[in-house]
Amino acid sequence: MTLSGQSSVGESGVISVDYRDPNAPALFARSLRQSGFGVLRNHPIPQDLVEQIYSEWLAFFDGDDKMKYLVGEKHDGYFPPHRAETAKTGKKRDLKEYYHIYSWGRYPDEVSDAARRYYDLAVKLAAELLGWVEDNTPPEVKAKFSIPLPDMIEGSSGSLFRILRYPPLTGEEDPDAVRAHAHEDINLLTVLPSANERGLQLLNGAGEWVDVPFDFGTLVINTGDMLQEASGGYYRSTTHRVINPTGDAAKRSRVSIPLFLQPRPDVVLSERHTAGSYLAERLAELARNDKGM
Ligand SMILES: O=C(O)CCC(=O)C(=O)O
Ligand SMILES: [Fe+2]
Repeated sequence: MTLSGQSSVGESGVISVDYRDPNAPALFARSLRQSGFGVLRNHPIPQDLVEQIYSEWLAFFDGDDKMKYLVGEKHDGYFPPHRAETAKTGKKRDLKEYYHIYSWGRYPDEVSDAARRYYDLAVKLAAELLGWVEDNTPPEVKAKFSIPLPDMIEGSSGSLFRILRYPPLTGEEDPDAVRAHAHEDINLLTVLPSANERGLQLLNGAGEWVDVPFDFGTLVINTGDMLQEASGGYYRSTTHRVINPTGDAAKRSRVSIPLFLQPRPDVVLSERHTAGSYLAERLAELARNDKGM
């Protein structure tokens, strides 16, 4: 397959796909296959909605109301920096604070419904993208899917919308602490609008860290462990991280809003796992790492 004129490949292997391109579905699947990531431009999610979320949630993180929503047993709500996760490769907690929105979870009164509206639009787009992947996966791999990929997230209440704020650096950080340690996402697919600041990198097939194309207004989509599991490794869950900024950027907050698409727990991923058993195993691993701190 040749690339259409409007798409390009960088050292990251990530293809920037024009949503309106008739070849978009094939190019997108190819990008996920070769890099674990894809970039989508001219997509149907309004950029002013994304920017509204960035500005009103930055104000929310700057204030004290967030403490009213402190995370509890169900894992919805606000995670302060000292509760932030520690990736399985990381020795130190990530330098971030975040709020977990679930469809069933607590939602702050202090912000508008923009994040909820975004959630609905992004879930709909994700189902379409999973359809693109389904249609462009070789038959022998597709045969492994227990049900069509878009159906796996249909009616799921497990998808997690994470609003992240990486605070400005003070210079007092532990030398081993980074904004986000190298990790893979646990879910099927992640939809992530371009952040307001650079820093996201992926580990390419040659073992080099390279920047994920940064182009404000685009969407970055990446494969999670569950798509890797369901496809028998045909789609790789690519390791990624967020590096610490230097210079003036270190004085600025970085905000990013990944939506982690989660299948219903009963969905069979492979002979070994349902989505539910897979998630339980991975969360137990993260909890063990947290206790080891
Ligand atoms: O902030 C980002 O750009 C990526 C965040 C991320 O990879 C995650 O939260 O899993
Ligand atoms: Fe991630």
